Amino acid sequence: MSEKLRVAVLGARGRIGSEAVRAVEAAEDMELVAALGRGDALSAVTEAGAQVAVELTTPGSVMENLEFLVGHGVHAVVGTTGWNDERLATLRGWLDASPDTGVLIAPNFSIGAVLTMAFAQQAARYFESVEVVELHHPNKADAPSGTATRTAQLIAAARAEAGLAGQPDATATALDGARGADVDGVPVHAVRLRGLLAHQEVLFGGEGETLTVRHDSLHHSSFMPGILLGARRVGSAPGLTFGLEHFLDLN
Ligand SMILES: NC(=O)C1=CN([C@@H]2O[C@H](COP(=O)(O)OP(=O)(O)OC[C@H]3O[C@@H](n4cnc5c(N)ncnc54)[C@H](OP(=O)(O)O)[C@@H]3O)[C@@H](O)[C@H]2O)C=CC1
Ligand SMILES: O=C(O)C1=N[C@H](C(=O)O)C[C@H](O)C1
Repeated sequence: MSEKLRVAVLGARGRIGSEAVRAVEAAEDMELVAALGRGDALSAVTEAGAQVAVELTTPGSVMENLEFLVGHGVHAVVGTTGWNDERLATLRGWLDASPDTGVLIAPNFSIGAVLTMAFAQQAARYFESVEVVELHHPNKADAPSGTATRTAQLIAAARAEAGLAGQPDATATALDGARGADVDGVPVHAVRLRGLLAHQEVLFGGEGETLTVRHDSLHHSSFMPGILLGARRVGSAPGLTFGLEHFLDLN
């Protein structure tokens, strides 16, 4: 058997990080060589000879971690949220200086969520109205979710490409937040509810019909196949890959 892939997990004591630790340990082709929590020195990653790091921390920590990882030529699979154009440009700058290193940022690692985004992108051009509702556990720190933000961006791009105008909405007065957050013209609503994990509905409306695309992650295990796939593939994809769909054959 060929040598095992040496993998580190950052955020190893968190909700998804602890599940990722178990998934890497259980993968026959991988060896967990480092599991870091907040306050642990990043040098443990390189000292352990990690080839790939799985980054599942917080928006406040992810940039410092990636600067270190990319600077040391460690490939990274990133699930942490909080991405914007400025952060992506900074990351691309680090990758330009380390051209053999690969970083995968996946707004969502579950196959169902990736398909939801693809289906929504496909449907977007056919409907006058569209709104996104994401529903998560109440311990989630950010809103709207990274997945909902990405979904809305993809929908907005597809609408623009199809030449669709703004959405019909006669609202003249509204309480703050009542119409959700505006992501590139697509309203995004965030629900936080005990008992939930990670869920999303994309609602499309046209003359006399609606279409709803819904996905439910019922357990953190739903994200593990995507994380493991990312870890296996990222080393042969130098530079930045945004979205797990690029490592899947969806057509
Ligand atoms: N892409 C995807 O498919 C998914 C993405 N996520 C995203 O992953 C992130 C983590 O989510 P979740 O596990 O629920 O959050 P948690 O708060 O449960 O876990 C985050 C963990 O990271 C730790 N941490 C913070 N800073 C560092 C650091 N510098 N080095 C190492 N560890 C650190 C935290 O420690 P402490 O508690 O001490 O702060 C905590 O244990 C979020 O951004 C979430 O949106 C989640 C699920 C799926
Ligand atoms: O915090 C979470 O739990 C999740 N975060 C990601 C997001 O913000 O999209 C992915 C998934 O929704 C779970």
